[in-house]
Amino acid sequence: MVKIAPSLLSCDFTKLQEEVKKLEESGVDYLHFDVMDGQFVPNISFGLPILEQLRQITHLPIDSHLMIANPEVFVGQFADAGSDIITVHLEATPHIHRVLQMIRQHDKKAGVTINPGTNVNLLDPILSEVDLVLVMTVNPGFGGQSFIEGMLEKISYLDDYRKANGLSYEIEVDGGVNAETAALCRERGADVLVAGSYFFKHDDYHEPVRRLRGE
Ligand SMILES: O=C(CO)[C@@H](O)[C@H](O)COP(=O)(O)O
Ligand SMILES: [Co+2]
Repeated sequence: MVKIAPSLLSCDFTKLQEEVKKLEESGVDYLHFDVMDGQFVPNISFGLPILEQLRQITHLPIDSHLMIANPEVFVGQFADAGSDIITVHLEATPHIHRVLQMIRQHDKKAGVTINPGTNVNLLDPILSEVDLVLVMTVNPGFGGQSFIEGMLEKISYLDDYRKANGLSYEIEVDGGVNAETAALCRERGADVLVAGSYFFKHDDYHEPVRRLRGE
């Protein structure tokens, strides 16, 4: 069954503790935590102090998506603050292999992601080093954008590649995911679906969980 990772970017931060409780009760699998630095992406979101507090109020795995330049400077702090999975952008560092090693040295799951304009083949040399590959289906920086269908072939490529090479990384999809686009992602082999604006427009979070899983 596909895993569901709501993007907290779209939740109501004035009621964070209530939101987290509702998410736990609805059966979501990960909490997706979008970190934006105003440099790698043209927006600023939240960072370490919020992550530390989030860690204190949930046992759900925290899936940190670092949209920050030079992530090697910060991955240690994001590990210590309570992330379970740390995903970095290939485009954000000249040292992607080293950053992934650093994440694993902190006993965290290492993820890599690419912008829509980046060729998926560029990931080949590091696919044996990752626990998760995140396919961006919007340009990172904002919630509420439309799903770019041309990215679906990256999911198929990554699914074929792991089967052909005996690898077991998870394939996660992020950006513009709703009930319809979720079905397209599941067909291509996606394992984890991130959803922000679609998810949080519902009052009862059981509903988007069911719909995104195609139940
Ligand atoms: O990383 C990002 C955006 O950069 C995402 O995680 C979004 O927050 C997803 O939001 P929706 O596209 O589902 O509204
Ligand atoms: Co994200």
